[in-house]
This record gives sequence, structure tokens and C-alpha cells, in this order.
Amino acid sequence: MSLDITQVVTLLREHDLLTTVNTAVAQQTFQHVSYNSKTVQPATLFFCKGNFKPAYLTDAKTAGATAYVSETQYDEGNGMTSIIVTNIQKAMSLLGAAFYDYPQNDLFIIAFTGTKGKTTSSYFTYGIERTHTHDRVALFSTIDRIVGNAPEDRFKSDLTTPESLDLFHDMRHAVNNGMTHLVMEVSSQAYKKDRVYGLHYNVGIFLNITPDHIGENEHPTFADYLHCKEQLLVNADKCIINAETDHLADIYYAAKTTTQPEDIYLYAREGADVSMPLKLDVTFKNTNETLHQSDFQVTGLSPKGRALKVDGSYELHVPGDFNESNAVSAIMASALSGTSYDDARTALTTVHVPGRMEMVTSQDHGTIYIDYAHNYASLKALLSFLRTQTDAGRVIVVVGSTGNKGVSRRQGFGKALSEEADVAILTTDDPAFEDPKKIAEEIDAHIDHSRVKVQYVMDRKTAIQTAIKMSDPDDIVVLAGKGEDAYQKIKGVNTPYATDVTIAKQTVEEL
Ligand SMILES: CC(=O)N[C@H]1[C@@H](OP(=O)(O)OP(=O)(O)OC[C@H]2O[C@@H](n3ccc(=O)[nH]c3=O)[C@H](O)[C@@H]2O)O[C@H](CO)[C@@H](O)[C@@H]1O[C@H](C)C(=O)N[C@@H](C)C(=O)N[C@H](CCC(=O)O)C(=O)O
Ligand SMILES: Nc1ncnc2c1ncn2[C@@H]1O[C@H](COP(=O)(O)OP(=O)(O)OP(=O)(O)O)[C@@H](O)[C@H]1O
Repeated sequence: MSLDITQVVTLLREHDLLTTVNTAVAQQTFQHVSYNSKTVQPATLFFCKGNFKPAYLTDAKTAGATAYVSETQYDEGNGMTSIIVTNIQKAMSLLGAAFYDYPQNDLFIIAFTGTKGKTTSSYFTYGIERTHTHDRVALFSTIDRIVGNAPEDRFKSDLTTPESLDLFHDMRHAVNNGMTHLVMEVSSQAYKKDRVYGLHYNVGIFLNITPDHIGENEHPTFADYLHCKEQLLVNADKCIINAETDHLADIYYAAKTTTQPEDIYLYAREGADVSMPLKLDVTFKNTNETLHQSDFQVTGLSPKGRALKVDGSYELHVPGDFNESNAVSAIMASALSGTSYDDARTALTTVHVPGRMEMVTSQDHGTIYIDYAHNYASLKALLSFLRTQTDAGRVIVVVGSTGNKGVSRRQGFGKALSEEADVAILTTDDPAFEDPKKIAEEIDAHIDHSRVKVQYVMDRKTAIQTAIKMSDPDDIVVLAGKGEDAYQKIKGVNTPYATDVTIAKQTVEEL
């Protein structure tokens, strides 16, 4: 892979991003691109972005960077080619795609956004596409990034949607590994930070939106959050929208700005209250639901919905009524890539999503669910589903909340616990630089104590043990918020943590 200075300048000019360019030498070719001085090699085009310090440019130059792209001119860059732009994130995304030779052109890309269900729906789609493509599908999710089928092609993600240079690097890697399809999650931050600027998807899916990710370092307002999420549809050839989402009209019109109505698909559960007079294309209904499994029936309603050929019954071994809706989005998205009903039906029976609705059973105590629910909407959806499945026992929830972000979640947890839980064991999540006890007290301030018994057990492992030990066989114990996280973010350090599933299993074994 390489990029020469003429291509850089042309591309930036075409997109009206170039302010000035001062070339150090006439002909310059870049063999590497980087936004981190620690990874710079000779002949690197270096990007100065974010909370950047000029000293990083000195480091980059010393390591062999020959040019830098930046919104500001730096003395530290004297002797290098300086490429000054109006928007570094957009420039980085465009140049990243060009450097890696537009790998997106060789991939059928299915992209999900939504406040909740992105990871789950992406795993469902990945499972279906694995069957359909005979294992030639990549996955960029919050949990894992999978760029091939060898063990070394699978690694943990640091962000839901990677920084643009990493994104295009990994796409190229996937294409070189023979991948033909990509399933990816696109966070609202990805649009806020232009990590996916210029990227188009074959299919874009909008799952739902509820207030979240609003605050310092995220979105200033809900309107900004909604706008960022809608950009996924604006950049998709075909759009699938969950018609049960809040703000449907706004979302539909965003899709319509660039996509013909014939290519916009709406789905909803049978009997759902759809808030605008639009015709559904696909509907679904539950036919059998237990704590372990969901059976549901999908029906095409409109001519284009029927043309997807997704009609029929499906079996999902990831419980939760909300997961039926996630599965329908995956079925429709895969159908648009040419997947057959049989492939989708077969794949969904075996699909597993790490840290989502994981179940651990015990003999003399309750059934334990480990789930990534970490805001009001998800905890409410999770607990109300579990509540409908248990007539006798109590719902015991172990939960904390993150520090220095998503502060509104604390109130949301208090509300969801008041509405659906019997016992809340307040504990530590990822406290960052905050005191976890104070976070727990903030959750507690929103709990209705006439309905919910509250305990504080700040060590998460002890909290889990306490919850399991206090449970009776017909109780349900929910370990919420961390999914399969193997760390706790404490004072800027990812402190190793055994995972909720491991601790739950160990506790059960030791009982
Ligand atoms: C607010 C935000 O978007 N921050 C992201 C951003 O940070 P940044 O550009 O300021 O980078 P930085 O780490 O402060 O460093 C500044 C620059 O100096 C460079 N540097 C640094 C040290 C050095 O020695 N040399 C050097 O060159 C860094 O490589 C970087 O380019 O770029 C970094 C990668 O380059 C990201 O890790 C970081 O995400 C932060 C950690 C984060 O957690 N963001 C969250 C809010 C996020 O994006 N979440 C969404 C999911 C939530 C949702 O659904 O919306 C996601 O997609 O994951
Ligand atoms: N469609 C849905 N509606 C409401 N809640 C959901 C839905 N799907 C999943 N959930 C709940 O949200 C939790 C997180 O799900 P998932 O990881 O799939 O969402 P996500 O959009 O990737 O979340 P995040 O942005 O927080 O990573 C699940 O563990 C489950 O409790």
C-alpha cells in the first residue's frame, strides 16, 4: 500500500479540505500512515488529531515521518511536508481509504446502529453470513474484530467503531484474507468524530434510539446524538428501520434524503404501535417463549417485504423478546445480501453472543443471567422479559454504573430497578475516576425503597457471590452491565477482572 503527495493533495482539494500544503521535496511517496507517533516508521504520513501534543510530532519526525496532516502548523514539523486541512478527522478518513486502496469496494457491508442491540444484531448477522458465504465474512463489533478465519485474525476491540485508519487497515486485511462480506457496528461517536467519513454501506440498519451517550466527551444534546446516528442511513444504499423506534418520522425522512422509498424497509412486531402512517414491509410474532429460547414467525407484508423471502418460523437460543426484533433485522439485512431462508433459520439456532443473555444454572439456587444491559432501556427490557418468565421467585439484580460517562444511566438504573426488581445489590462497574460508592448512592437515590430491598457490596465478585447465595431455586439473579468484560476501568487503568460469567460459574461450583 502507498500514497503519493499528488494523490493526497488532489483528494483533499476535491473534498474542499485543503488549506495549505508546503512540500519538503517534489516527489513524495508514503509507505505508511499513522496517527500515533509510537507506530511511525520511515516514509510515514502522520496525522495530528484529537488531544494531540506537539511533542508527538517531534517523536514522529525522529521515527521517520516525512509529512504531517493537521489543522495547525507546528514548528516541530519544520523540515517535513505540512498539509494543513480544515477538518483532520475527515481528511484522515478519506486518505485512509485511499491509502488502503478502498477495501470497501470489495466488501458487501452491512452496518448497524441503534442505542441497543447493535452487537447482538451484528453477531446474529455474522452467524447467518458465515453460513451464506462459507466463512468469508468479517465482523467489526464492540467485542471482537474478526478479519479472517485464522486465530490471529480475531482480536478484542478497543472501540465499537475504530478510528478511520484502523478501520480501513482492517478492511484491507479482511479483503486480503478472502473476506467478501463485512458486518459492522457504527456508533454515533463514529459519526461525531468522522471515523467513517466517506464510507458507504450496502445495507444500513437503524435499530432504536433512546437518550444515552449524552454528556462530556460524547454528545452535547439528544438532537446531536440522533443526527449522528441517522447518518448511517444517509450513507446506506438500502435501509432497514425498526418501525417501533422512537423518532421514527425523523429517522425515516433522514433515510429518504438519499434513498428511494423502494429501498427502505420497515419492520415491527405484530400489533406494535407504529407512530406514523407508513406501511410495514415485514412483521413478526412470538410463537413460543421461554427463559432459554424464542420461537417466532416472520411474515412479509408489502411486495418488497415478500420479495425478501424471509417468511417462515425461526428458533433463537438467545432468549429475550428484544432479541427477536434484533434477529428480524439480521434476517432482513442478510436477505438483502442474498441469503436464503434456510441459511438464516439454521444459523440462528446456534448463534451465541458473548456476554449477552448468558445463563448459568445452579441446583439449589436461582438461575443466573449475565447481560450487558447498562442503561434504562436495556435494563428495563431485560428485567421485564425475565419478570414475565418467572411467576414465583424474586428478581435479584447486581448492578453498578460507569464513572465519568453516561451519568444519566444512574437515574435510569434506579427507575428500572424500582419497576422490575425485588432486590438490588449495588456494586462497582467501571468507576473510572469516580468513587463507586458515590455512584451507587446516586443509583440508590432513584430507587423506590418500598418496592426494592437494597444492599451495597462494593467488591463486584463479593456482590455476585452474595446475590447467588441469597437466591432460592425459583429466583432469577441478574448480573448486569459488564457482559464479558475482563477488566474494570479504574483510575485510567484497565484492571483485570475475572468476568461475571467466570465468577458466577465458580460461585455455583463452590456452593
Ligand atoms: C472522544 C474520542 O473520540 N476520543 C477518541 C480519540 O481520542 P483522541 O483523538 O483525543 O486521542 P488521544 O488518545 O487523546 O491522543 C491524541 C492523539 O495523540 C496521539 N499520540 C498519543 C500519545 C503518543 O505518545 N503519541 C501520539 O501520537 C494519539 O495516537 C492520538 O492520535 O481517538 C482515540 C483513538 O485514536 C480513541 O481511543 C478515543 O476514544 C475514547 C478513548 C473513547 O472511549 N471514546 C468513546 C466515547 C467512543 O468513541 N465510544 C463509541 C461507543 C459509544 C457510542 O455508542 O457512541 C465507540 O465507537 O467505541
Ligand atoms: N433491541 C433491544 N432493545 C432494548 N434492549 C436491548 C435490545 N437488544 C439488546 N438489548 C439489551 O442491551 C444490552 C446490550 O446489547 P448490545 O450489546 O447488543 O447493544 P449495543 O447497541 O451494542 O450496546 P452498546 O452501545 O452499549 O455497546 C443487552 O445485553 C440487552 O440487555
